[in-house]
Amino acid sequence: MQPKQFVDMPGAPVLGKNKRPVSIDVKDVTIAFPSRGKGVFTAVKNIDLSISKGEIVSIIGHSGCGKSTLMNAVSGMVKPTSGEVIVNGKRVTGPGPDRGIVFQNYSLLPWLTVYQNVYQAVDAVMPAKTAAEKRELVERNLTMVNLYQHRDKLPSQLSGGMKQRTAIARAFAINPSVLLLDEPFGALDALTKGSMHIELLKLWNLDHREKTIIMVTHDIEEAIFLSDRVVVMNDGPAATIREIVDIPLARPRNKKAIIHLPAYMAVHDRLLSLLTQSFSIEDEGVEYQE
Ligand SMILES: Nc1ncnc2c1ncn2[C@@H]1O[C@H](COP(=O)(O)OP(=O)(O)OP(=O)(O)O)[C@@H](O)[C@H]1O
Repeated sequence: MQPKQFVDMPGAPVLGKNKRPVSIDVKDVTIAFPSRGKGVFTAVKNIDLSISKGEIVSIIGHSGCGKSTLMNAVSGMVKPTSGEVIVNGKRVTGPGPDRGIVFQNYSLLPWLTVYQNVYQAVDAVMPAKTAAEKRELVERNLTMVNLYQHRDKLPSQLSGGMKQRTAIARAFAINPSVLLLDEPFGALDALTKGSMHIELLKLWNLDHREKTIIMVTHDIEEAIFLSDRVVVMNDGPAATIREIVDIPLARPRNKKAIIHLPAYMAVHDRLLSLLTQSFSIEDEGVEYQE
């Protein structure tokens, strides 16, 4: 499927490199937190990142480098110390229904059931829908993540993976134009993780590939399979973007087939070496003594 082309004309949206309108524009963003007795701690510094409508971009980097902080600046939950984030042409000043978020810690309301957690979000974001429409939306999304039969359970009665799937169903149900996924599949077993990848891409395809998705992950294979570009962060403090790696693999992608492609191996190698450079120990030729 080819992306829609937009013409250059007065009032036309700002276009990204791939001729699609810019969906998310992170402009020279620095985020510092007050640090007790030590002034401030700068988590990320001078981040510039422009993401087009319909792009899937992953952010990877070592633990604590500022991936979630950057994501939270896009979600509106963290305010940049300097710089700004523009989403769909508007400066971000707080969270909004145009951005659906799935956190690594689920963020479910513990006193509501699985069904109610999803329904509550749909109800808040889509008040104009009838109760029947809202129920249909909730049921469809719970079925998608295979939780319909567990709909009456409370979060405390769920496994980590089930909680995460509830959070995913909730984010999908409100159908935001921007989906922010912070290690969304980290707690899932390999099989469930694989089927959630497919569901995510199905949803993106059904929406004519117009939903913009940013995903934080530690998983290189997941990042390559899902993304158009992978942003590799430097280690903090004051982390910057180390490199943005394009994933030159045509869609739809077949997980089993792509791993044999030279392009896949090249980006995999590149990402692995970017992530391991600062840690690598040269152990070739070292003689071990017993
Ligand atoms: N509210 C806060 N107050 C103070 N420091 C913070 C705050 N939020 C994040 N930090 C610090 O900013 C840095 C980046 O944290 P962040 O959670 O963004 O990292 P991350 O790359 O997402 O890590 P991980 O991969 O382990 O989830 C860390 O040193 C963290 O301690």
